[in-house]
Amino acid sequence: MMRKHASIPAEWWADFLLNQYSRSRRLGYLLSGVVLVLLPVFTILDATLVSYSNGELIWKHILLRLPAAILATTFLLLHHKKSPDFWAYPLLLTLNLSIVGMMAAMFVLHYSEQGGHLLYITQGLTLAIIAVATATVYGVRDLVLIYGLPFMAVIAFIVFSGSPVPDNPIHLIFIPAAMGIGLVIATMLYQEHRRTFIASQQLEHSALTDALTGLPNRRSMQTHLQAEWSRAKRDEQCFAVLMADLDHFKAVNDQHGHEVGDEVLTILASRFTTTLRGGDRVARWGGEEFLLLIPNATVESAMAVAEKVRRVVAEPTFATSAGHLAVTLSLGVALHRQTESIDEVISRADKALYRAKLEGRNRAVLADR
Ligand SMILES: Nc1nc2c(ncn2[C@@H]2O[C@H](COP(=O)(O)OP(=O)(O)OP(=O)(O)O)[C@@H](O)[C@H]2O)c(=O)[nH]1
Repeated sequence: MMRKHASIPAEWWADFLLNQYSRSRRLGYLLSGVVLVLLPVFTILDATLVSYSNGELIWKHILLRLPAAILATTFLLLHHKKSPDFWAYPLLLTLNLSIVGMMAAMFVLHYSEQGGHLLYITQGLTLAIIAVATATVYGVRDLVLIYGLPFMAVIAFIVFSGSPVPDNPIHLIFIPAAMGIGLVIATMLYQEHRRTFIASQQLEHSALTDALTGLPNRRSMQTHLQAEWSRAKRDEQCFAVLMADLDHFKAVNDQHGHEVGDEVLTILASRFTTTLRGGDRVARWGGEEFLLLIPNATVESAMAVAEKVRRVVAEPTFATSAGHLAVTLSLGVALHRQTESIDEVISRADKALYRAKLEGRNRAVLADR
């Protein structure tokens, strides 16, 4: 039995697919180069090593190799264009299918030829290399297609053609042996690739997530702010920044301990996430301070979000291990001006938050425009 795949969480599948596309592109690029070098070499080797009984045979060989050569050239040309990667895997698959098909056809052509066994060996080994290249991208699944069809065709030919057995049939064993080795190596490399992908995703996730609340952290929010700032500039839209800070949180820590303080922060985070709409974002900006980003906002919509958040925090009370605690939140709301930087809009939201605290807390205050 094959080892079970390292499982990739559903939310990472899109990233994994993108990763596979770009891997296909890199592998396909390499493979196309190898193919374009090997095809002429094989043609010359065939012409010198195999005594053709028929002068037309060399042209048949060239014609059989043409589809693979065209596909490899197409791959190299597309690779050099600055385009997205989605074409790379289907093209890599087609290229490999054309190579394996070509080899199967040459096998059939040479099956009963004197001295043809040399070809069986080189063909078998080349198949193994191609198998590894392809299967490391998508696992062994697609090898069924790449190998299955040409392989069945070759078996059918051997069984039904009634051709005489070649002089050295023992060499035929190289083909399934090379395929088997290729399959094992490909599976191992594919598993390794999945594990590396998962590890790098976990690393990236933890670098962008606040460990206590599970919310995006400041670094993550800075990326979103930058993206929103660019979009707002391009589309001439406004976004709003809400700076939210728990009221008298020090007292919670002092009276009930840091652990209970942590519980309050975690409950607060879950209230944020259940209250905000899909496009809105929230991050833990620091300590007990949270930054909310509302895209495509007006003064009215931003204040409505701030008020809604304030209300869902104020009520109901927070169920902690120290009992039900009344918690409130103050917010500073700033609408981004077309001419100002991210730091400037955050600074205005901060000043509005400061005013909210001064004016008695548990309220949202709009920044000066
Ligand atoms: N439990 C816990 N406390 C934190 C964390 N981060 C910051 N704090 C605490 O948050 C408190 C913030 O205190 P202050 O800045 O005085 O603010 P405050 O008591 O909320 O008062 P106002 O903001 O003026 O309403 C400090 O006691 C910090 O130790 C954390 O991750 N966990």
